[in-house]
Amino acid sequence: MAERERNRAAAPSPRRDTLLYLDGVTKSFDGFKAIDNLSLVLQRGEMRAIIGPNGAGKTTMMDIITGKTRPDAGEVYFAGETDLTRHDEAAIASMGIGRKFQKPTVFESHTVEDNLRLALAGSRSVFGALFHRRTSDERRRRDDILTATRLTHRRNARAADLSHGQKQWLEIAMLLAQDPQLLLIDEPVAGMTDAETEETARLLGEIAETRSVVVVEHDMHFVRALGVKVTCLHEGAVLAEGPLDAVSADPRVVEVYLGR
Ligand SMILES: Nc1ncnc2c1ncn2[C@@H]1O[C@H](COP(=O)(O)OP(=O)(O)OP(=O)(O)O)[C@@H](O)[C@H]1O
Repeated sequence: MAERERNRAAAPSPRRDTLLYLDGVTKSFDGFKAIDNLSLVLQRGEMRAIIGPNGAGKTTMMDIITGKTRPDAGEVYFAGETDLTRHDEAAIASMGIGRKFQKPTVFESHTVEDNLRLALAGSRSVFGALFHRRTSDERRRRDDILTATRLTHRRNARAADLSHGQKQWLEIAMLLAQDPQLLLIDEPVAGMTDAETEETARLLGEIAETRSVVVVEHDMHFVRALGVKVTCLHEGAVLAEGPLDAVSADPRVVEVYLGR
């Protein structure tokens, strides 16, 4: 082992076993601190819900993790060792960080299955590279993803004919095609029916059995159904963090967010 490697292995590092590690992250736009000394740690296999008022910095935080925005200061590490501030968006996506924006961006005139086929073909995952030509494996992978996202019975439907909720699930399916280790999901249940919202909580819970998930959401019924640790952001920093009951009982959270 090279000396440098040995030193690194010996050095106790709080971030070594984490999947995502943000510490002291700051980002200003024209002198305004959108992110202000933000620290957030996600363990491998964890799902985390992020809440907070408009302008709290949730989107900017996701932009920093995915390489869309460079922080002015602070550490952003993936899987313990990879400094995300040194990589661009494409590199970060191919490392296994997938992002779903709020608005669905599926190909409306294509079927559900063709959308997924395109996503799998465009995927740079190891799986895709290894099994690209093996049709039976590809087919099985599509079947698995369609099952996971409750779309098996809609596989031949045009995306345009899906319900709003099903379009969101198709987006999640296309994200899964990239085989990400970490999924960042922005307001998945906005505009969904109550039944779709409940199903989305179950669906994400299942995904989080094998991957880590960060989900930004304002719908507190949904956040409760997720049953995971919650981080409330405010003015670019963590205001409160913990189980939903504790966070939602925090007077500061009530004042800036829930009480409104
Ligand atoms: N490119 C930019 N230029 C200037 N200001 C920006 C930029 N991006 C974000 N901001 C500002 O930074 C702050 C944080 O915005 P951000 O979108 O991250 O908040 P948010 O928590 O995602 O809000 P919402 O819940 O409304 O989506 C806001 O005051 C916003 O106006």
